[in-house]
Amino acid sequence: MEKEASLYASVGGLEGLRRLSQRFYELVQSDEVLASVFATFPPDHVEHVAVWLGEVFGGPPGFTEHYGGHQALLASHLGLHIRDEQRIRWLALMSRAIDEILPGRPALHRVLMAYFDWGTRIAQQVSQQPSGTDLGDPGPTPRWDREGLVREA
Ligand code: HEM
Repeated sequence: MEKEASLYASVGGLEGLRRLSQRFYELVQSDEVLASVFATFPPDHVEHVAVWLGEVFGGPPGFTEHYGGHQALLASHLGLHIRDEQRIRWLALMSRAIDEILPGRPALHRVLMAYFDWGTRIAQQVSQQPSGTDLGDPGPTPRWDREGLVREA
């Protein structure tokens, strides 16, 4: 039953997240507000986003094990100086990608967007600092479930 499955299982695991990430970046690349922000992103970005989301939503800790973990995720947003308009467009395109890839699942859509709303605020905040800023230890990769941010015991 969807109600009891983990978020990771509900989105179709890594394969589902790859489809979501892929569709999101297709939308980004033809968007007049965001295309220039992502003009030089590396080809493995789509995979990295899928792996990050998998870890956040309760799947295997692939981003921590292979891609530098929470600190690397934050650091990749340094110096981007994300504006409100860009964050809001990012959310709108992600919402559309979810509708297309995971259609007809309003409860799941709400939970995912709650995470993206939270996460994009952090990305925007971090992005105001120059690239190369020492972020210290931001702690482990956050986990998100149907109740929101999972607090460490
Ligand atoms: C929950 C929100 C977000 C998540 C989960 C996320 C995820 C990621 C990940 C995983 C990377 C690293 C990719 C890699 O290692 O190759 C990344 C980089 C990046 N993100 Fe985000 N991001 C978020 C919000 C945003 C927002 C709001 C913007 C701008 C409007 C943005 C713009 C970028 C850019 C430009 C990069 C750098 C690409 C590069 O490496 O050249 N992100 N993001």
